[in-house]
Amino acid sequence: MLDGIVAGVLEDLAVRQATTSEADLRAALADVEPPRDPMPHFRGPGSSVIAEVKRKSPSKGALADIPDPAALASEYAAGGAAAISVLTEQRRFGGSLDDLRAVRATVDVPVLRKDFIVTEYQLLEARAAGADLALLMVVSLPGERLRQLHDYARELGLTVLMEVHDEAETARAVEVGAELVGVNARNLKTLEVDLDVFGRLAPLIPDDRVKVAESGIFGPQDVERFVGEGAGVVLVGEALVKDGAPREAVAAMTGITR
Ligand SMILES: O=P(O)(O)OC[C@@H](O)[C@@H](O)c1c[nH]c2ccccc12
Repeated sequence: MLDGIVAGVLEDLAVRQATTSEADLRAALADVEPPRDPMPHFRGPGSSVIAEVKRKSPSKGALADIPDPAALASEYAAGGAAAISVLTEQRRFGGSLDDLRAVRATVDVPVLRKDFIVTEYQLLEARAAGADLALLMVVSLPGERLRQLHDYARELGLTVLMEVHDEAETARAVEVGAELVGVNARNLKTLEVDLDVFGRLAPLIPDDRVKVAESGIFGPQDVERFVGEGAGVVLVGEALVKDGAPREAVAAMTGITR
């Protein structure tokens, strides 16, 4: 599953690279607003919510049309979202960098590029489009690639959300110095969700890092559980895009303490 997604991402990437050079992107950085730092809010008291703009997914199919991603993101921000995640993968998730640009131009909170990032070019692209954070998935970055992309993202001023799903990946994330570690309850190889994974991996992440619980979160009770297990941040997609009142839904998951 994951290999298939990444293969499609690389095909689409080759098309963009043929029209926009790395030098063009670097030049574009001069005109982009400086990155917003999400860490102070994430480290503050109570749960922070990263609210996601997500139209569809390989595991759930169509979730919501979202004709105006910026309008949805504004509702999230009004509900107190600490950051907005924008899926920019096109084929399986129906997103785009245009979505990210629109959201970034509208909200005042930091914006995460959620994609399958395996090259420096994608990180440059993210920052040039205004992203403040970028997702790096440990599972798709073997050997030195994880550290190389992490360090490059930091050089660009991006905050890295480093995603893990098992013990070995967690050890690698901690080792490269990831400040923000996301535990995805969904196994991207099988697409199965297991809410017990966070509680298993959280103790392996030092407490000076911020721990993010990702996927399968549907309400305040889920947030309470993960906060109790050490999460400072929750990343929520499906539940919010399907909720008729996304502002209230975000508010209900924000500020939950142990
Ligand atoms: O829609 P959910 O179950 O609330 O999940 C959100 C988010 O965790 C999920 O979209 C996600 C987490 N890691 C990813 C990596 C790639 C694509 C998507 C994801």
